[in-house]
Amino acid sequence: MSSPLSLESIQLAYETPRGLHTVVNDFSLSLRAGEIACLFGPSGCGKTTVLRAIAGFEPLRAGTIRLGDVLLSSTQVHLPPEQRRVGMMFQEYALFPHLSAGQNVAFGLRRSSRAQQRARVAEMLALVGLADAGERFPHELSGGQQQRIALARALAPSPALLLLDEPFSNLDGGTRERLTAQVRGILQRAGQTAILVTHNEAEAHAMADRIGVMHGGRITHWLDTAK
Ligand SMILES: Nc1ncnc2c1ncn2[C@@H]1O[C@H](COP(=O)(O)OP(=O)(O)OP(=O)(O)O)[C@@H](O)[C@H]1O
Repeated sequence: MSSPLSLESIQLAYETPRGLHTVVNDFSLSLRAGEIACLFGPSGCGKTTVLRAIAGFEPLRAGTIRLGDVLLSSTQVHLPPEQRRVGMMFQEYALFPHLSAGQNVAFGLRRSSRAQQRARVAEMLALVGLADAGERFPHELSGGQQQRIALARALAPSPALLLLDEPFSNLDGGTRERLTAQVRGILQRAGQTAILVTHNEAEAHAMADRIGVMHGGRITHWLDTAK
């Protein structure tokens, strides 16, 4: 089940040899269950850092992050990434090359029985339109197909929230456009709450219900996309 998300006045900083570098300050956002939002802004404005904090890879200097009723992060609380029910489709989280597409999708389902895993993998492959690709290895799939498998892998454990960081940036224009529309449809059918980070304005409009425009470490305004 997807959950609402709320970030309240979070602050994030990196330690550098020159001292503390504050990247995100007084950043707030709240999403309804099933909503798809996009963070949009110039390079270096802190988009990826916000996603990393939600996923549990960056500690908060101030503020809180809540998913449904669960406090994920505050200055006192830091739930480890594997306990957050947050799925990720990041550029750097490519498929495992030595595992088949089906084994990749099953990766986050290790606590389920074999029969449950098989059923869920089949369901997820069908959801992304690749029902017959389970036995194939990543190098036997196109870039767009690989990203659909990566999406199936991220959705398989039923995350309460999905984070997508530039998920289509390695794809050519035509594939990218097609996949953007497909992924929006898949997320909507799954009722999945999601946050997308992209540099591509057309992609932001095609994928998201709302676009949060970032400047100076916070969201300065929201744009509703016409849908
Ligand atoms: N590990 C780190 N140590 C120190 N500074 C960092 C680190 N990671 C990121 N930064 C700095 O934090 C700022 C925000 O980076 P971040 O990657 O969140 O930006 P972004 O908006 O996602 O950028 P892009 O669109 O280019 O991916 C940048 O100034 C970056 O140089």
